[in-house]
Amino acid sequence: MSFTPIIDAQGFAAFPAPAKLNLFLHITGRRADGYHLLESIFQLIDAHDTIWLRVRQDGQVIHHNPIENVPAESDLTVRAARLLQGHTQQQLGVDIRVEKRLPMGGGMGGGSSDAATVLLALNRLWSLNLSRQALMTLGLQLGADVPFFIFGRNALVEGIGEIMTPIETPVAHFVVLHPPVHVPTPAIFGDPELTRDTPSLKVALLEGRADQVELKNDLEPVAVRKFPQIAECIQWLSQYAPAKMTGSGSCVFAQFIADGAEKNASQNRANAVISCLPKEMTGFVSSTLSQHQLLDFASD
Ligand SMILES: C[C@@](CO)(OP(=O)(O)O)[C@H](O)COP(=O)(O)OP(=O)(O)OC[C@H]1O[C@@H](n2ccc(N)nc2=O)[C@H](O)[C@@H]1O
Ligand SMILES: Nc1ncnc2c1ncn2[C@@H]1O[C@H](COP(=O)(O)OP(=O)(O)O)[C@@H](O)[C@H]1O
Repeated sequence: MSFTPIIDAQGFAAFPAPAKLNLFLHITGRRADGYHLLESIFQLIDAHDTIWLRVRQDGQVIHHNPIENVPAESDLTVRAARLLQGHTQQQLGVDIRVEKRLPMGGGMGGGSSDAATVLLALNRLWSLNLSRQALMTLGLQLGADVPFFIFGRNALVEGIGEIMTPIETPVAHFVVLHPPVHVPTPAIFGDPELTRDTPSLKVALLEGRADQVELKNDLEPVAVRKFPQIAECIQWLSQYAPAKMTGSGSCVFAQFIADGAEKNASQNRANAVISCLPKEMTGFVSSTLSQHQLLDFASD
């Protein structure tokens, strides 16, 4: 069923921008331009920002509540709206409000997802009818993770984030911890000690042999060395379940897979873990999404 937004008293419509977790992230090589080739499972989760949009007749794109330290002009929501406007010579504009909940610079793709949601929602609100592929190509100009959110399904991701194969992932709950550090992505990718030659596991994964291979985050050893707070969170969470970093950090997570026989078991286990969280740590529980809520806002 198609997503129907809530509309507030000022006429803004609310659209979700879900986060992702990298269930693993391997660096398999490096391109001539220095960008790294990845292999990763991107998992959509129900933790989300909310993007409030209201169509304007005068063509302006106005951000009503810029995030601290992110000027409106560089906010990915504004950049996404302007990019789409320019690409389609659209005369309409949009008012934007961002209800930010996702940790920024957390490796959960919040900014990229905000941008993807603007592209998908405006595709509908401006009656553009652009294809998913066209929106993904535009989105890649804004960031490597944007195409994934427009793709809208859990996926095995390759290239620098633009090659996607949909993949079935188990229903699960996650405990996500947010260490109080901002990890600079370029410094992690540029570190001389980063492993850049992990062999491809694509065949094993697509044949359903994930349990026979080691799934890690190659960026984690570098990030942990630079930021001991990440190591502390991994160590604490590892008491309960295997814990891993997502993306280039800083957030870390543990996965609790739902057991068909025991309803609510994965949620109960995740809730039990988060209830033990020391007061100096920040974290939350989130669950898998099977697909993006706005999946049908672009045609295949
Ligand atoms: C590694 C991922 C996985 O999701 O991390 P998170 O951003 O989610 O943490 C992303 O692909 C990150 O994408 P994104 O955060 O958009 O990175 P960008 O701003 O495009 O790149 C920042 C810098 O990191 C390096 N970089 C980034 C991506 C990549 N595949 N290879 C790279 O070498 C480049 O030096 C680039 O200039
Ligand atoms: N709408 C937005 N939400 C979050 N970050 C944004 C946004 N627009 C621009 N940015 C910039 O993008 C950076 C990375 O954001 P984010 O997507 O939250 O992290 P990550 O890529 O680690 O998941 C932020 O530090 C911020 O400077």
